[in-house]
Amino acid sequence: MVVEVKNLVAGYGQKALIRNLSFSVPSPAFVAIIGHNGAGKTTLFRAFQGKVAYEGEILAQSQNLRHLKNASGKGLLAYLPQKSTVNFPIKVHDLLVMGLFRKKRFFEDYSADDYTLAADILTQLQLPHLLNQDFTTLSGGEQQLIWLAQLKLQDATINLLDEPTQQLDVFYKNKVFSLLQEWVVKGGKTVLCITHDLQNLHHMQGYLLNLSKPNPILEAITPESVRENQAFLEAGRQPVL
Ligand SMILES: Nc1ncnc2c1ncn2[C@@H]1O[C@H](COP(=O)(O)OP(=O)(O)OP(=O)(O)O)[C@@H](O)[C@H]1O
Repeated sequence: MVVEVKNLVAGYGQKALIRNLSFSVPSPAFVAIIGHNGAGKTTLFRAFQGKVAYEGEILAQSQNLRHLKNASGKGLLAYLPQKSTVNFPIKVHDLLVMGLFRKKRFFEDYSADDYTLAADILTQLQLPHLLNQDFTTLSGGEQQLIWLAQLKLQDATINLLDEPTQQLDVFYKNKVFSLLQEWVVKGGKTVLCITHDLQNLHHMQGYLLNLSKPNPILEAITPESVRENQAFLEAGRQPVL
């Protein structure tokens, strides 16, 4: 099993947002995590990272994340938050190579090969012109793509992406979803991706998990399942009791 979530209960204070959630991802796969605003999607990722108290178990490659130290340093988990900011000037290529931190010892400099990897990934994203720019001057969507590229360089087995296409134009939304599919099919990676872009899921292979449903389960992505979940979400929220 790549990912196994068993009887997960998580929330804040007395309010359980995730109630008795169980699902298994047996082999590398793309999983879209969907649901209304406030349904607990980011909270699920916080549980994976041990940033919120939870009951139940979360296993990654059969290792219990509750007891595992430094899952990102071990290349097991990588996380792309909804928003990250940088408050100082830094060149895009210098930010990108930081994704290679696992290959480095403390204070070891990044090499020419590292910068070549950074350049290659921007070429894949059709953004080579951004390589030498100051990251803080980029548009919101461009910054989002740079974070995604940095995450790819981490080369983790399981990737948790929180709305990676939120600020992107239609071209880049399509491009990012097809890249994520490639990470799974060619790279053998697992991608758990929180998204509100259901229209982009029609062409994906994998699963969806709708945390707004009373008993969420992994559903295979098909045109019908995407349509049914879209209609479910459009019908409105169930009151949280
Ligand atoms: N630290 C916290 N303390 C108390 N409540 C919190 C905390 N963090 C989040 N919440 C609440 O938990 C609920 C779920 O938040 P979460 O971020 O998991 O939602 P989400 O499904 O990712 O939503 P969105 O689609 O809007 O990003 C929200 O109502 C939020 O206000």
